[in-house]
Amino acid sequence: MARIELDLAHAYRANPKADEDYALLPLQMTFEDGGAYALLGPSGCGKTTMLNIISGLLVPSQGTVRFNGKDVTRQSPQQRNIAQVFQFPVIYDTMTVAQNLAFPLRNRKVPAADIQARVGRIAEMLEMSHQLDMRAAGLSADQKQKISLGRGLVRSDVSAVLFDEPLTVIDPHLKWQLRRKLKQIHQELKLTLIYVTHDQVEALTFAEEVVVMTRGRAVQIGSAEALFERPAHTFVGHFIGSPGMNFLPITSVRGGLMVLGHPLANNRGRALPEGSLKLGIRPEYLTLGQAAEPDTLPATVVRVQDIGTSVMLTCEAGGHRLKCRLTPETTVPAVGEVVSLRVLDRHTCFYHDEVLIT
Ligand SMILES: Nc1ncnc2c1ncn2[C@@H]1O[C@H](COP(=O)(O)OP(=O)(O)OP(=O)(O)O)[C@@H](O)[C@H]1O
Repeated sequence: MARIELDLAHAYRANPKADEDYALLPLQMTFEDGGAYALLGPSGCGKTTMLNIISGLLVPSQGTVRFNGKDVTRQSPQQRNIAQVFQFPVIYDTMTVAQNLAFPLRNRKVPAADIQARVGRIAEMLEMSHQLDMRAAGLSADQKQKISLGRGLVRSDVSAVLFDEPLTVIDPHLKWQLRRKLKQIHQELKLTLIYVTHDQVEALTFAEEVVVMTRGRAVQIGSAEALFERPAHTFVGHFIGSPGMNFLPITSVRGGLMVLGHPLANNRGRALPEGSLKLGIRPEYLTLGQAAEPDTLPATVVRVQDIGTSVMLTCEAGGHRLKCRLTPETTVPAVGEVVSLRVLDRHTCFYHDEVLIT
């Protein structure tokens, strides 16, 4: 296994000048040995580019890739000792499940007894023990992709296992099980795993650390909790959560804040620079105050949705929409009612130029 360090940038076109010319803007990043990481972001943000640079399928246009301190920038995936699992199954239809799982080990001339033990263990983890003697050709797309996952995980001597959206072809129910399974497998095998996805649930279930990417930039690397509680960039606030964080423009003045024309004195003792900032608060932390309560923002309820476990309010204030997930004990206001939103909570985050300041 390896500690992977990136200090690089990548542009597919020659002579890049503007930020838009880069698929990956200059970045420095370390994937610790034995960690489970997800690269998460919308289509085109640079996830696959980063994964291909780590695997050795792509040489970065600038900078270096190091495995355990050694420069591997120009080495192939084989030389780097990388295992990869792609979106679609890469298996041999004519072989049995066991032969498919054993293939990467046979290639490395692993002794037969060790192959049998390891294949048995991986099949058990993936709940495929009863299928070991079946031909792959007769299996469903889901089962074939499970074999691909197994082939990725079967070697214990790899630097890292890289997954590129591996659950795309999997049926939703099995997908849910496999995400958890992969997490358990990681805890047991302690391999370095890097997993590309655009699905936040998948990333947050599987990874210890999620790298959130947008437009060629890794804007935050953190645990599910950190991404939820303290988004380092407004993009992370928007992208993580369902729905995402609410944002409001504010002006910080000496002695308080102006929020959509309303002076709010209490910024909960946090030191803020003067000038134009943004306030961010998650729907889960936005609560309703009393009409006479100071430091609340008046807003009109425009939508009330019963979403099963809770009620989601959509409110409007000064042309901005805010979502508020009500706790079960809260009296639900009606559409058209004016409510008082406690936008300054201990969970409120403040941003300058889209970057978290406190
Ligand atoms: N071979 C290539 N040649 C030129 N541009 C490319 C190439 N591959 C990717 N790009 C561009 O680089 C940027 C990043 O693409 P990349 O595939 O890494 O993103 P992604 O986050 O993996 O997206 P997706 O989830 O859609 O695969 C995009 O603007 C894409 O159009």
